[in-house]
Amino acid sequence: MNDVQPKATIVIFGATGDLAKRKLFPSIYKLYQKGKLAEQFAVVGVARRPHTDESFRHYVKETIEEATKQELIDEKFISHFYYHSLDATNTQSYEQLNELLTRVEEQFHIPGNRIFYLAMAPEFFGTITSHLKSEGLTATNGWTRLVIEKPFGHDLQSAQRLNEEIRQSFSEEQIFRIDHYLGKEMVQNIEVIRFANAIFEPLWNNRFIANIQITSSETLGVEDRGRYYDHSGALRDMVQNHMLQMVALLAMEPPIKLTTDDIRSEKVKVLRALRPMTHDDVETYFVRGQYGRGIVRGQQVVGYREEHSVDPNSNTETFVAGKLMIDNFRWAGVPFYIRTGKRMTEKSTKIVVQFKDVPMNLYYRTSEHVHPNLLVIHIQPDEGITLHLNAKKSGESMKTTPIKLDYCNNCIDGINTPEAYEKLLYDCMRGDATNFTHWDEVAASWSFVDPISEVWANTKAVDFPNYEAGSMGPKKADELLQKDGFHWWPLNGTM
Ligand SMILES: NC(=O)C1=CN([C@@H]2O[C@H](COP(=O)(O)OP(=O)(O)OC[C@H]3O[C@@H](n4cnc5c(N)ncnc54)[C@H](OP(=O)(O)O)[C@@H]3O)[C@@H](O)[C@H]2O)C=CC1
Ligand SMILES: O=C1O[C@H](COP(=O)(O)O)[C@@H](O)[C@H](O)[C@H]1O
Repeated sequence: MNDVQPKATIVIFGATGDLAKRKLFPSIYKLYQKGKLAEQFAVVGVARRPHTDESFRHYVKETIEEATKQELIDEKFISHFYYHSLDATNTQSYEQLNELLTRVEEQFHIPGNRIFYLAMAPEFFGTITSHLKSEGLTATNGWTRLVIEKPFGHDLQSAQRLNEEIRQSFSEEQIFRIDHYLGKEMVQNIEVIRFANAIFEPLWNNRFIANIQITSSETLGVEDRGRYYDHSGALRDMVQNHMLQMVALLAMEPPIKLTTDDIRSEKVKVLRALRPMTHDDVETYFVRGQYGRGIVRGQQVVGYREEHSVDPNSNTETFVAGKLMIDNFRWAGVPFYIRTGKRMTEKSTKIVVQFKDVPMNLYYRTSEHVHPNLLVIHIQPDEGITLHLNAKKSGESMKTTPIKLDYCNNCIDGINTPEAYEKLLYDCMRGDATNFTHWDEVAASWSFVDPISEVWANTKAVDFPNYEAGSMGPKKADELLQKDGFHWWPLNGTM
């Protein structure tokens, strides 16, 4: 695990697809540029489309140049790429793939370490893993690991089936289920902020925290993923994985040690402590939305139902807001509000921890109210932490004024998804599964989400579309907090 330059072949199934192009190839290149890949590495792309090694290298080079906006001059890097055309459902071609891998390993002196990265639709996962085992691709002198993209199933039952299929060929220790939010710098920072600061941990409970708000808003629509998204929706696409993972990191108990198992086991306890939604609860605790036409960043955009490959009468939600309760000693009574959606006002992921008010306002003669203290964790596009406090308004006798203590982790705006993939790929190569999701977390997340999706699948949302593209979602999402005497804190920092 401490090998700083891991030696391995990365076999990418789905190498001609969108994920490989936009995220995986640029991440591998950045690892190489940073000296994190040894000379003993290779990448073997796999998909049905015909390619020679040469034409594949040309394609990879172009995609990296496009993604990084740099001219890729390093021909040596690109010479580590190979291609094998294969229909994933056809057993025979796996034998040839194995021959290619063995040849490549000999050429670059790679000691049989193989990462099989499945950047393909999940219906192929079972078939591919079973062929990898039956055709001997996992029987090497080194280690073999499997990286799996989301969505991991469509609900608990399908996820269980998928897991059982995969587990026929790979053990839990070999499986790396990607949740790219866990690779984001400031998501990884949540633990450090909590557990390395004496000032926060004593306050991190229901005695001092009034509520926690997590927003992940996007300006993009569904782009060319309408076919996938219309069967998924925001609940499965964002809440079941990224949003619940952030809740788990914010709410978990301090792990005994910073080991993968200790952290995962604390996270899973939180997910299991989420108050289950009965079908009757769904309307009270959750709000769904779908965007109509509107203006996003000055551009007129179409409504969701007009998007490519989307059913014109679609009942699929592109926005979710919810109130989650964690039934344990630490969090009893503290709402965790989550909100995520497409075609919203801005691209932003932020966590706001709102502390309880001071017991009384001593400054009532001069200041009608004292602002609550907030700890804001900026995940993206800006990365940092802001602590909102009150101070004396200068020149005025005992009048309070809100002030901010700001730390900027990365002041240059830039969406850090590729960086997240870069980190996670490197972690996988080094065998560190801490920032990947264990099956128990996946299962607990589906158990929480399933009753909500069942209710939504069985009741038509008569008010869809119920938010304008370019807005912060439907009114009901605001009312969810107003009922509790709270409101969403603005994302732009003007609090
Ligand atoms: N794109 C993204 O931003 C994200 C994607 N994901 C997940 O990653 C996975 C891949 O997504 P994405 O790249 O967008 O999908 P694409 O549809 O763009 O790519 C699919 C890939 O699978 C290959 N493929 C399809 N059928 C076969 C087959 N029978 N045998 C061999 N190869 C086949 C295609 O190549 P060919 O046609 O040449 O065979 C292509 O390379 C999905 O699970 C998705 O949910 C997760 C998060 C974000
Ligand atoms: O997993 C997904 O995440 C992206 C949002 O990721 P971000 O890093 O840009 O915040 C989302 O657009 C996509 O629908 C979803 O599948």
